[in-house]
Amino acid sequence: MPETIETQQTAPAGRVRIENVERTFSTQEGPRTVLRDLDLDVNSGEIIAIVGPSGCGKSTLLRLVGGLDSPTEGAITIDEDRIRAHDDHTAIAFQEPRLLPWRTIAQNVALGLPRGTRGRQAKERVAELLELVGLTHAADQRPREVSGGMAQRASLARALARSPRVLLLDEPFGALDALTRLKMHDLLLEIHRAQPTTIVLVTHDVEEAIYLADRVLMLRNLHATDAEPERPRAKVVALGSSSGIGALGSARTSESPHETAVKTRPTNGSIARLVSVPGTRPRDRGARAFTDLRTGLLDGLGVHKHITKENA
Ligand SMILES: Nc1ncnc2c1ncn2[C@@H]1O[C@H](COP(=O)(O)OP(=O)(O)OP(=O)(O)O)[C@@H](O)[C@H]1O
Repeated sequence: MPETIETQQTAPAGRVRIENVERTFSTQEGPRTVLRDLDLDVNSGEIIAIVGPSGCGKSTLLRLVGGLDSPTEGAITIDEDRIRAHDDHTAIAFQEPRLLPWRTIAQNVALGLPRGTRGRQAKERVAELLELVGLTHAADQRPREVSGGMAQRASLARALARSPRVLLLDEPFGALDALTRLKMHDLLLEIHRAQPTTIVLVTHDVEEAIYLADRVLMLRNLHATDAEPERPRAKVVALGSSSGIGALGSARTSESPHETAVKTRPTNGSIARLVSVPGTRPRDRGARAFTDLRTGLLDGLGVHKHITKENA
């Protein structure tokens, strides 16, 4: 893997506007609304992480932004253009790398190139991408001959091949071992520095969200009986008092530019919280500044911290 990636390329656009989006599926039991009243602007070059309980619609939202599905209500645009089916402005990578086993790593990456890219141009672009993800040495290997982390890096390179304005990542590191996952986080940040594409990242990992994202969007499960998990508010206020995480239902204004801004929607829509992560990347994973943010997000997911005398 290269130590640093030096080429700073022009930032593509990639402003995503999600307006009043609803997605209702027809099921045997009748219509089932998975996403509702979803309004969100993702800035050009921003990394936004989407977290939320299982089934709250994270992947559905990603599919909508990628043009793999359409909203029942509302609209999604990228740089003012309405998303089309299999939109060329976006590229998506999943938890499983989904590489073609009979093709080499280089050939798999080449599959992501924009249509019509051929010959020398294609070769050079693939070589550049392989270098970007540290896979030059594995160009001629087949997927079964490389590790899970390498396969995931190839999948990332394939997604980047068409220079998408928006890169959509659906739990991309979820199947990797802990150490490889940490390395992939740093690789993603290096790639983002070199090619500051807008990134929408679905993850179950709150640490990953805080380490990588500018903002964390927490969705709620519209169908859970405990859509807002049972939680003693006083505890959250106490734990969140020195960070931007406030009690549920209370929007608050940041007092310092580094303080976390929290917007809590008073609607019964899909957005439970939208949180800005303080500080610039790369972040210190162990920084105390994130303790309350982490606790608040986990609490919002129904994972409660035990209060001890030390942290009360
Ligand atoms: N095509 C479909 N038809 C009917 N229901 C669907 C369809 N696609 C998704 N759903 C339902 O929508 C809900 C949200 O699914 P989605 O995969 O977006 O959730 P998620 O938050 O990504 O979940 P997880 O964290 O478990 O991956 C689920 O209840 C799922 O069964």
